[in-house]
Amino acid sequence: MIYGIVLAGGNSQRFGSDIPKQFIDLAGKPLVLWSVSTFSRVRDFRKLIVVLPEKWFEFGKMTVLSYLQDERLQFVAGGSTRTDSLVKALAFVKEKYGVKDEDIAVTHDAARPFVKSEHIVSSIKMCENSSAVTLALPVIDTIAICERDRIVSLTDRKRTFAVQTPQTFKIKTFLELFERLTEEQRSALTDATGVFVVNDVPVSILEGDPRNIKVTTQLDMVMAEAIARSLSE
Ligand SMILES: C[C@](O)(CO)[C@H](O)COP(=O)(O)O
Repeated sequence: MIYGIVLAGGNSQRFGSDIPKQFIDLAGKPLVLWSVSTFSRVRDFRKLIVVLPEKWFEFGKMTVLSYLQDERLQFVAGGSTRTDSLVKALAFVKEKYGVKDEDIAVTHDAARPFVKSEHIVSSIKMCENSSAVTLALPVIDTIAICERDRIVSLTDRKRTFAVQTPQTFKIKTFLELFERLTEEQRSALTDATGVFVVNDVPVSILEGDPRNIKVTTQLDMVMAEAIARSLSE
C-alpha cells in the first residue's frame, strides 16, 4: 500500500504571519491546497494524510475539504517539530491500517506548492527497489560550513545537492531506523532522509525541479506568486 503524507503542521515562525502560511492564499487557493490537489490526482495512494497544526486542526480540515473532495483524505494533528509531525502521521498509518514490509509513504512539505505528479509517481517507482528516495537538485552557490561567523570549510560543490520533497520511503524501515536514533540525533533531523543517512542506509536521488521551491519567508511567497502566474500563461 502507498500513503501520501502532506506535512502542513508548521506554525510559520520564519514567515511571521498571524495565520500559518499554509492557509494563506497563493494565486486563488490556500497554499496547502496546491500540493494536496496534486497528490489527489495520483490514484496510487490508498490514503492521503494531511498533517495540520493542533491549534488550527478544525480550521485546516475545513479549509482543505471546502476546496477538495477526495474520499481518501485523512487528517492528523501534528507535533511541535517537522519530525514529530512526520512520526505522528506514520504512527497513525501503522495503528489504523497496519504496516507491511513493502508499504511506502510519499511525504511532502505543504510549503512546496509546485510539486509535479510525475515526480510523485517516479519516486514511488524508484522506491520499489530502494529503501528511500528524495528529490534533490545540484546547488549553484558555493556552500560553506561556518562556526561563530567564520567559514571553517567549503563543501565540494560537484557533490553538494539541495534536498527537496517528495521524500518516499518504506514505512517499516523508517520506523525501525528511527527507533535506533538517540534524542540528540532525532532533534537534529530536518528531513526524513536523515533517518536513513545516520543509519548508513542509502537514499536514492531523483532529480528535482527549480520551481519546486519551499515557501519559508514572505519573499518566497512573492516568488511563488510569480511561478504560479508563469504556470497559468
Ligand atoms: C525537507 C526539506 O524540505 C528539505 O529541504 C526541509 O528540510 C524542510 O525544512 P522546514 O524547516 O521544515 O521548512
